[in-house]
This record gives sequence, C-alpha cells and structure tokens, in this order.
Amino acid sequence: MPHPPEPRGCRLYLVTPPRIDLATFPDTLARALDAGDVACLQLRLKDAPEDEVLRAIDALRPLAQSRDVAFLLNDDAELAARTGCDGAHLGQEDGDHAAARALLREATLGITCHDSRHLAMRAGEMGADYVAFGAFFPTTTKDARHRPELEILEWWSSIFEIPCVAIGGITAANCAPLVRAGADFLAVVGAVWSHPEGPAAGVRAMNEAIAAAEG
Ligand SMILES: Cc1ncc(COP(=O)(O)OP(=O)(O)O)c(N)n1
Ligand SMILES: Cc1ncsc1CCOP(=O)(O)O
Ligand SMILES: [Mg+2]
Repeated sequence: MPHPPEPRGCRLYLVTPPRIDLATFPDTLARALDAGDVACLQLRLKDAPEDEVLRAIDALRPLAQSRDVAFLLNDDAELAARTGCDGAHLGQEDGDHAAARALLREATLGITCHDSRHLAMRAGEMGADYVAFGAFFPTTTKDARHRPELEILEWWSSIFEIPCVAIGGITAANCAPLVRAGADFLAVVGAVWSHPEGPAAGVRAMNEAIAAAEG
C-alpha cells in the first residue's frame, strides 16, 4: 500500500518592498528577521539604478546572511553572482535561464512560472532550485496577470522534489489553503511590510498562520 507523501514543511520567504530608504530600512529589516523564522530574503528594487542596488546589497546582505537567511537578488543573476548573494530570482523575461544556471553554479536559482505547469517543468529540467507560482490572490504590489489554482501546488508537490513557492496577495488570514496544498515557501511583501503593527508583527503572524495550517 503506498504511503501518503511526507509533509515537507512550509517556510516564510520575504521579499523587500519595491523601494526602500537605506537610512532606516536596515534596522527595520533586522527587527523583522529577529522576530521569527524567515528562510530567505529577496532584494526586489524594481527599476532602481545599479549603484542603488549595489548599496542595498552591501547594507542588507550581511544582515540576512549573518542570521542564516538566504539573500537572493531579483532579476539579475550576473549581479547576484558578482556580489556574494546566495542566488537570484528570475522571471520569464529576465534573461537566459540556462546561462544564469551556469553562472550561479551552486547558488540558488528560482524561476517565476506564473500559473503554468509547462513553465514549471521546463524550469525544473533546466536546473531551477525552486519554481514560483502566483499571484494566488489580488495584490497591489505588482500588476500580476496570472491567477493559478491551488491544484497547481498539489500537483507539483506530489510529483516533484524541487520546492515550490507561492506568491501574490498572501496574508496570515488567507495562507492556510496554500500551505495545505503543498507550498514549500510563502513569498510575501505586503503581509509583512504593511502589517498594521509593523513588520516584526507581520513575520510573527505569518509564522503562526503557517504553523496553524500545518496543524
Ligand atoms: C518568489 C518570487 N516569485 C515570483 C516573482 C515575480 O518575478 P517576475 O515575474 O520576474 O516579476 P518581478 O518580481 O521581477 O516584477 C518574484 N519576484 N519572486
Ligand atoms: C513579485 C510578485 N510576483 C507575483 S505577485 C508579486 C507581489 C507580491 O507582493 P504581495 O505579497 O504584497 O502581494
Ligand atoms: Mg523579474
């Protein structure tokens, strides 16, 4: 008789706000990371010039890595490899995924797969370390046109060992079905940085909601 799949556990994947003030954000980030379990931090400064991204990497990477939180850079695998990041997250329009895979060597490469099983299988074959599906819920953080069903998480996690990330409008209040469907990571912006009691409370709320959903 086949055994049901082992639960893999779900963790919080934090993405930075699209714009940050380096005079204040490092302290805010440190407090958020110290508030609970965060597996990874993605630096996502959309459309910022490279010198600004470099300054942010210098300020934030040590805060994450010294806490054993993987530091990933959005959109730019070459810059990630050059600056000691733990990896990069690339979308479908963010360059040559195979070239990024070779460049990043042992570092993490995550790939956006929207709501597509085909894109996810292609990313997995190419050597992605995780595939990301979303946006599961409405979000104001990004103009996200794809809306996957929960089933894509069930399907992926029941067949593939490669972890899957769920993203898009996820909060402590709505995340339980994603956790139960097999998401290995929940990636959030607003749920933490716009939490009414502050980012540290946002991390705690997400940790508690994930733990409750895992029951
Ligand atoms: C974990 C995670 N999943 C998806 C995305 C979206 O990436 P992309 O489609 O390239 O869009 P931008 O974030 O670059 O606007 C992500 N960044 N992280
Ligand atoms: C980057 C990204 N990719 C798909 S939705 C999204 C935004 C996630 O932000 P939030 O958690 O605030 O909805
Ligand atoms: Mg991108």
